[in-house]
Amino acid sequence: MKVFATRVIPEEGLKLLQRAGVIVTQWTELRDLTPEELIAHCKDHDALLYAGGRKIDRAFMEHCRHLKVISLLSVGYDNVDVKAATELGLPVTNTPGVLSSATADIAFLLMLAVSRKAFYHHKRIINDEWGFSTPTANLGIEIEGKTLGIWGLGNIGYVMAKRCRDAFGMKIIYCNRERNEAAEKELQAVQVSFEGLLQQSDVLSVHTSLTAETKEKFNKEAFDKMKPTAIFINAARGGIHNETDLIAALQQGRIWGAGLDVTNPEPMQPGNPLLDMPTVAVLPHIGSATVETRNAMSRIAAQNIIAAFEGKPLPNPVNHIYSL
Ligand SMILES: NC(=O)C1=CN([C@@H]2O[C@H](COP(=O)(O)OP(=O)(O)OC[C@H]3O[C@@H](n4cnc5c(N)ncnc54)[C@H](OP(=O)(O)O)[C@@H]3O)[C@@H](O)[C@H]2O)C=CC1
Ligand SMILES: O=CC(=O)O
Repeated sequence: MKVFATRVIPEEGLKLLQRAGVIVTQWTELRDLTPEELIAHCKDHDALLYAGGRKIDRAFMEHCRHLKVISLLSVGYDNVDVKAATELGLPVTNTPGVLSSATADIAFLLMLAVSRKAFYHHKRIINDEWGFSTPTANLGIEIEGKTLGIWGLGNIGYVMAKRCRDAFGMKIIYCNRERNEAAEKELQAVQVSFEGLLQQSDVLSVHTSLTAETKEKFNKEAFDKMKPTAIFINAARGGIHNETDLIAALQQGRIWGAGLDVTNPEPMQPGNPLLDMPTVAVLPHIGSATVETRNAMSRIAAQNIIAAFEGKPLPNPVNHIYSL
């Protein structure tokens, strides 16, 4: 059996596949495959290990219906048309759970960095702008005891909430479509409406998946309802916020700060006004980028492929979202 990988894969997953007798071809060029190139490579392989690149759409799948699985090296599956895959009988899998801590760490890091303007001060020193210190200069705001609002209290949102409660005694409110009873019991989290989340959060951290329902949900209307002292964190998907509206809200002081691991669009271009704002911190989508987590993700992606080749139940299918 042969797998085509759209990126170079972390070693542990690669070894797992090779030990199972799977031949792995890795795309080593530092650019995305064109749709034509991807189809051409997949024609000659039995599974696709998708670790980044252009959207996997219906047109691709119609050419590659022979694939036994499209195994994603990510938990998010917004880059695949899962509806089309399901209709065409193509299994799609992801890597949930193992990246929750690493990604929550990035959301936590961004929250602190924004609250104390850390990235901005770092840049001042690089630019020889240490300046003259006074008791009223360089002030941030404190996190201790404040209210953390989580939009999407699932695997990652839970870890973020736990970190914030343990470290800073933050009060946790959340907005999900369903109740998260474990979080209510363990973290005394309180479910609120989306409006309530906007109005009550001192820090509002986004951890939903990107869907038609969540797309650009953080727009002018939403930012207008937030506190002028609020910090907005997005370590989920850039498409969940409208970046023009975010820039305007920050410029006009309608919210206080923003920490982004994901931008809309990606990559963020140099010269983006957000990069010059003292209360903004931006990272290049590195939520799960640790040695430990990427190896764990690669092992899960490999296990999904091996199960598909052996005709066993897939450990982490995502197609079922369309039959719910
Ligand atoms: N920055 C990075 O590098 C990374 C980003 N991510 C992103 O984080 C996302 C979340 O991952 P993970 O925590 O593992 O996923 P989970 O599925 O565990 O959590 C997602 C949560 O979002 C909630 N949700 C979904 N839709 C809505 C909605 N319309 N309104 C309110 N809540 C909603 C779900 O609850 P309910 O169904 O009850 O509404 C669920 O609790 C991924 O989809 C991915 O896009 C993931 C890893 C790394
Ligand atoms: O963005 C990363 C993911 O796993 O989803």
